Amino acid sequence: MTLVLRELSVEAAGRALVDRLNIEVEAGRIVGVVGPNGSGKSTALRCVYRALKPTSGAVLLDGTDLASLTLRDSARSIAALTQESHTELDFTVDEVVALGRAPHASGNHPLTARERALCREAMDRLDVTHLADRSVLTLSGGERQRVLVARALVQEPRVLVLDEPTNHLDIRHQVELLSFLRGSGLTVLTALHDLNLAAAACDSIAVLSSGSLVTTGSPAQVLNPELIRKVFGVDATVVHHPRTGTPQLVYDLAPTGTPAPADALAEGPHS
Ligand SMILES: Nc1ncnc2c1ncn2[C@@H]1O[C@H](COP(=O)(O)OP(=O)(O)OP(=O)(O)O)[C@@H](O)[C@H]1O
Repeated sequence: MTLVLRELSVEAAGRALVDRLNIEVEAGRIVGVVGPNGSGKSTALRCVYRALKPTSGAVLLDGTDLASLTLRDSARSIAALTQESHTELDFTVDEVVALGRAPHASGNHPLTARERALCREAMDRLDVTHLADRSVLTLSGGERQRVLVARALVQEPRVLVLDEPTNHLDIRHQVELLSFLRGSGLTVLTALHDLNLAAAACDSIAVLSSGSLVTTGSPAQVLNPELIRKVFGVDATVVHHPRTGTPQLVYDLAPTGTPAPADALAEGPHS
């Protein structure tokens, strides 16, 4: 399924949080959305999983405006891992994962054998089977995140929308999750803070700044020192993975001994 954000705008408190954003994710491709804090990544994604109504523009799924579908119908195609994926209820991991079937269920029937197998497979894939009977309230941040990804997979979506899916994950689980996404055949739109993970995992990267799209293209096209400096205010050097050629950024820290800005200010009047 192709996902298109077309001239998407969201306004709140008299300003544009997202301004005429155009992003296309071709079927089976992974597009990463990157940008500084507050640049509008989550706001744009919230329109795709329908937690937010765009002020103007549209989100199209294979050419159909999501606004013309019921929430339940879009949930059959689009699963989301969100910043608001609360797990405050005292449910077991098993129960939370099974909730992924909700958009497909008619009435309050128990899961079918096929659905139970689907849950087991997703839990195995996300390495949470050993947690099945635990209350989600007792999980670590990374364990909870993996349970929520398992729940999203159980939804059998064609499109996955992920807001910082590697949050809280240790490096093995980050690599496993992104490797899985690459081989999944799903259409994926994901916000990522880690530009190197984005370069390794995404077919294309969309860079946001102050709600607008700065540029979009392959990691090699997008991740260059000029852009990183302009958008993030950071100096970086681009190196290439010796085997895959994937661009990776090495960040230049301030030289040792350089006072942090707060220290510099504090010292100001005395020096
Ligand atoms: N309901 C709202 N009313 C007013 N401003 C809002 C609202 N929701 C978000 N914002 C503002 O919109 C901007 C974009 O927020 P958003 O969460 O989309 O950024 P982000 O790129 O996901 O940031 P981060 O990297 O910090 O997660 C921020 O300045 C935020 O404070």
